Amino acid sequence: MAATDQSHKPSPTSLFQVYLRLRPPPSPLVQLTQQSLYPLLAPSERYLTVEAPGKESQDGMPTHITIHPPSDSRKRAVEKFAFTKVFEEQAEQIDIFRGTGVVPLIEGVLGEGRDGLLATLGVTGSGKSHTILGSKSQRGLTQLSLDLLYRSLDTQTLHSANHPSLIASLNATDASEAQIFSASGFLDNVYGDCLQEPSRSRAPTPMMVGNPSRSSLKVPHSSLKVHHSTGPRSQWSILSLDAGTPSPEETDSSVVKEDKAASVPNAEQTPNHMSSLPSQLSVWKLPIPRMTRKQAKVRFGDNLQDPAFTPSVPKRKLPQRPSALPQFPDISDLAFSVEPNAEYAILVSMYEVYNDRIFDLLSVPSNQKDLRRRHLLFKSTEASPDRKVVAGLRKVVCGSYEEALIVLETGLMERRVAGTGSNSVSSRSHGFFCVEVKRRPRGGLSNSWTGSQLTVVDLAGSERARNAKTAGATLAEAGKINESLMYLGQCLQMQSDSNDGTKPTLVPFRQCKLTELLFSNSFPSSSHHHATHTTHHRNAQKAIMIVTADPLNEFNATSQILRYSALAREVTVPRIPSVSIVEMAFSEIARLNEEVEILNVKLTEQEERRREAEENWQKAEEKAEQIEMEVREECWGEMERRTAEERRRWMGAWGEEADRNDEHLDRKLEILTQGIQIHEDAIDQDTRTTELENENEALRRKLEALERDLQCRSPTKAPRKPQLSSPSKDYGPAALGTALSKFNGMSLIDAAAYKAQSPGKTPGKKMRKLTARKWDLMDENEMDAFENHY
Ligand SMILES: Nc1ncnc2c1ncn2[C@@H]1O[C@H](COP(=O)(O)OP(=O)(O)OP(=O)(O)O)[C@@H](O)[C@H]1O
Repeated sequence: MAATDQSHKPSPTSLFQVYLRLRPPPSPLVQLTQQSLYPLLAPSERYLTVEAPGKESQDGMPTHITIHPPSDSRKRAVEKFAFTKVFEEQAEQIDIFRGTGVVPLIEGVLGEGRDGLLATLGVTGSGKSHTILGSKSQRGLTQLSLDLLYRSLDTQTLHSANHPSLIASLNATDASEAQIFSASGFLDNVYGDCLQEPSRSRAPTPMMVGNPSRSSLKVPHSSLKVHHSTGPRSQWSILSLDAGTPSPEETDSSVVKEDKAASVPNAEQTPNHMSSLPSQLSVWKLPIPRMTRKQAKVRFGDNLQDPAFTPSVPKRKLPQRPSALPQFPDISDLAFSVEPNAEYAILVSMYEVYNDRIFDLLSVPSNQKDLRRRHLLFKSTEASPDRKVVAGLRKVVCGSYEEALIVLETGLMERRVAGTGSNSVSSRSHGFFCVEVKRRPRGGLSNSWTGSQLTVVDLAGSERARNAKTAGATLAEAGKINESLMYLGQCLQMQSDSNDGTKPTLVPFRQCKLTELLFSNSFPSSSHHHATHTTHHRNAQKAIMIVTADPLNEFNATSQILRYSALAREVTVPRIPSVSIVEMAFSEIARLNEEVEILNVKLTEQEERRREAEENWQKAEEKAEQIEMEVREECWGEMERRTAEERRRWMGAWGEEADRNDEHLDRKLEILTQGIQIHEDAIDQDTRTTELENENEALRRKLEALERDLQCRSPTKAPRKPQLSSPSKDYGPAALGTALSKFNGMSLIDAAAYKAQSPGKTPGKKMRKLTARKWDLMDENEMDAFENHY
């Protein structure tokens, strides 16, 4: 025999106390009706036996179990596992509550200021939710813990209705950037529509307590019971109609039908303990007086940004009323005494870890269709630099057990559950339910809060894809669940390894969100408060793990969970010295095979999606091409139309321009013609002048010849004075002067006309030129004669 570890008592370094709870087989009726979930196994197939209590056992409770691999299994090793205690199939909820360390855990939260963590771990369908949340007839550890807390605090619990500044005061000291609501504010916010305005609601509220005239349900007074009232300013109380289904005379039947319908949670989301119709009608107390803006600010905190803000009231189905929820087991004999000079506030918050992300379960989507939720961060905040918290959660101040229960039910309706081949209502996320107990001196400073927290965790179950018959998103969820549980297993394994004291505890808890949330507060820390300059020492949390197992469930999955969660393990049938390694290798191979299976399914899905995307892409491309062609054609047509228009416009303009040019040219030609005329006239004058000069010259020569001739004929005759011009003939200076003056007069007239036609030209120059030419034509004598003559 090779024993890996004989000790099973938690060492002082143990992070968890680990309890094992075996679930009973389903009743014959359930087995018959749900054979897919509970295949009937022969008694010989039971592979798990509980060892008789040994010397070391507490309360005479067993602490060891042995598992024998089924005959068809490849594994032959018989393994023995040790736990803090083992609860067998017949154990009731109350046994678990009293027998595990839950009660001391609550005592630590109330008295020592030590955080407590209670979690369940097991294969899907092994009874985790049953243990933590209870069933139709039995309360779970969560409800029992809440009951014990409120019983112990009793009248020292503060109600936000009686202390208007409570929310603001809690807000001021909250380190997690939370949105803190009063219970009534939160419930108005979530169910307001169902509660306030029956006429607008699909399911009319059966009775309006504050306004009987609007009620459509007649209820005899005797049948009403007030279950809870939060004082004179209360806006909430819960009434129940204990008369069962009202008689037709008393009830508007349509209203009853509607109310029942409204009470039935969504089948997919219904936790098993809420799956049946309520046998009684619930009536939620109304009316809710209109709030002043100040009151609303206190109640809704930072959500109140719009001045016209009225709480958004998406239509929500009412959860079961607290009085319709199970009241058993009874723990009225249990209560802790608390500090008498302190007053307490209890804040409830809920979140789930889904696909390794944290989602607030109390943050109801404002739009029912908008199911996308914002995930939250687990981080250190300004007010909590050395300790991580889930930042931005909604927290509800619950003044009573009933209020806390309604909030719990509301959060559970948000949690992801789905029907799988292994469990008809299987949790698809790890659910966290947190109860913060805040304490301050009675009548002391309003912001001097201290406190600790109880966290109850309902882990999602590990499952084999083959057994669970899941596909698509549910299969992917299973992959994430198994992965996070594998990391949790590694952390727990480290704990069991370190129990023998040979190895230091080094827990690799930062591998995923789940282990971070479970383990990061397992170690003591000191936080320094900047505002007060004080250092607050925080104790390490106390943690309890309840492992649930179904001895008739699949061997591999169950043995794997037991293997890593047990405080100690013995292998009793070694085949080879390294058998445990081989075993682990086999189980690892099995796990990897499973992952491969999951990945194959995912791959097929992705391929299918890619194919669809490609087809869509192809279609989109074709469509785009067609649109492009249409646009091109349209543009082309438009361009042609515009070009033609432009051409027309241009041709018109061109024609006009050509006309203008023609006209201009015509005018120029006209001017030119006139200029030529003048020029021609000028030429005629010149010619005439030349002719006259020639003629004058000829005459002069003729005269000279005649004079010579005369002198030769009578030499006694005194020579006659040369005559410049013959009086008979008008070739003398007088005639020339007349001709010139004529010519000048003509030139002046023409110059004036020319000036009128071409204003830029000066006729003076021409005249001077012409004058100069006249002078040029005369010799000195003629010039003298000309001057004497004038
Ligand atoms: N101890 C028990 N006594 C009676 N019924 C039980 C017990 N444990 C579990 N059951 C029943 O077995 C069924 C499955 O249990 P439960 O939903 O608690 O499993 P689970 O481990 O939470 O599964 P999952 O991980 O899929 O959420 C439920 O109908 C529950 O009532």
